[in-house]
Amino acid sequence: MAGSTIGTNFKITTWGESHGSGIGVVIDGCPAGLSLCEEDIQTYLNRRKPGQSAFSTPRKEDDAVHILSGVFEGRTTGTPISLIVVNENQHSKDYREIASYYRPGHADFTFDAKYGFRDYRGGGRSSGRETIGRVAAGAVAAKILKELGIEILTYSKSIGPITIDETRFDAAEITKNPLYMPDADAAAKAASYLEECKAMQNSAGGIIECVITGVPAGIGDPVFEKIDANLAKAIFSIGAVKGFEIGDGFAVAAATGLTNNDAFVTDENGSVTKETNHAGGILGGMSDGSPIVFRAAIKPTPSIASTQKTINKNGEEIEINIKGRHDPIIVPRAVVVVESMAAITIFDAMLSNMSARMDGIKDFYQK
Ligand SMILES: Cc1cc2nc3c(=O)[nH]c(=O)nc-3n(C[C@H](O)[C@H](O)[C@H](O)COP(=O)(O)O)c2cc1C
Ligand SMILES: C=C(O[C@@H]1CC(C(=O)O)=C[C@@H](OP(=O)(O)O)[C@H]1O)C(=O)O
Repeated sequence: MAGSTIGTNFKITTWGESHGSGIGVVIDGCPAGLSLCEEDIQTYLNRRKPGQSAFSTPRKEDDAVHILSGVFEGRTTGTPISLIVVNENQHSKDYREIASYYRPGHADFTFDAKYGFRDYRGGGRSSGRETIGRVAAGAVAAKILKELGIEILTYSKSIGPITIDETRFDAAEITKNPLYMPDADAAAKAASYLEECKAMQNSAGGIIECVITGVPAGIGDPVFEKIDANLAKAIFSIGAVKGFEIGDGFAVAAATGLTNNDAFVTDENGSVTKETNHAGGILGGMSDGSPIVFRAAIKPTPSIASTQKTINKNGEEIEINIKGRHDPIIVPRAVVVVESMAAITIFDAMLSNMSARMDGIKDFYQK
């Protein structure tokens, strides 16, 4: 299947289906000399793995990662890094009926329309499990970024109609509640809302926010390789993402130049900074040195047990009640997926930036 690769210099290819033997990723372009072990990657995968709370699919998987190549004596070698997670808890019989019809909101119809045939078990390649490869590669990119002083904080900003109160924002709270919300009060309200949705055999959506700090000014290339354009593509490539905005995003439409422009100032060290950050850290497709702030809107999980109308493969209208295991909300599990795609995109752009100036090239080759 074409389309499974993203990135120019730090290039990742994800592979595998939800009910196949396993899922994984090949990373090509990771520099040699990075200290890397399975635990570095597992920490990220554990944030995504299913079955962790009442608000997650009950499918039980360890999602244990194995490094197949590209690492020798605990360090990357510069050759392709291949990572695999074996699938262990497939219930393919849940999909026997689904094989004959198209779930509203899922990718069943479009896969059949395109290929004339699909691996219907667990949604095949369109399953949320495809994101395992992204998170495994994201852990590697994030480890490199951390060594460069770049940190990424990602969390659930809203769940259904409940949004965090910025005055109660507490980063330490994010990993304390299963919804990954930085506001304990909002998390408790969101949990009650989700219980109501579950009781009604329904699902919910929400918004994930991502804040990237420490990115130097000038990362991203003008015109077609703008960092905001590449972030948008990377984030929109995640299943169930239906909206993306940088900085003030859609709210800029109602702003004026005076309220939307961020005044430049110099800080106490003489460095250029901005008084505000409506731009979300990106100007002209390049980072401006302020935190990069973006949001992704995630739709409600399409597979719900409530009665729904659809058609079968013969085009006959039918009513369905989807059985099996599904996330009542995707948002908390997608937080680390968003963070991973951001890390991959930022590091890829930083590698491209290394060839932007003569002095950088001379520094590298004339040492
Ligand atoms: C982490 C994650 C978990 C998901 N879990 C489910 C799920 O349990 N059930 C489901 O129907 N869809 C789930 N999805 C969403 C589908 O994969 C997605 O809606 C489908 O591929 C159609 O793509 P689209 O929503 O981008 O159009 C999940 C997505 C992600 C990223
Ligand atoms: C297992 C995961 O989530 C799965 C994502 C998913 C879908 O349609 O996206 C459907 C369900 O698959 P199954 O019917 O095989 O249990 C979820 O459980 C995962 O993301 O790791």
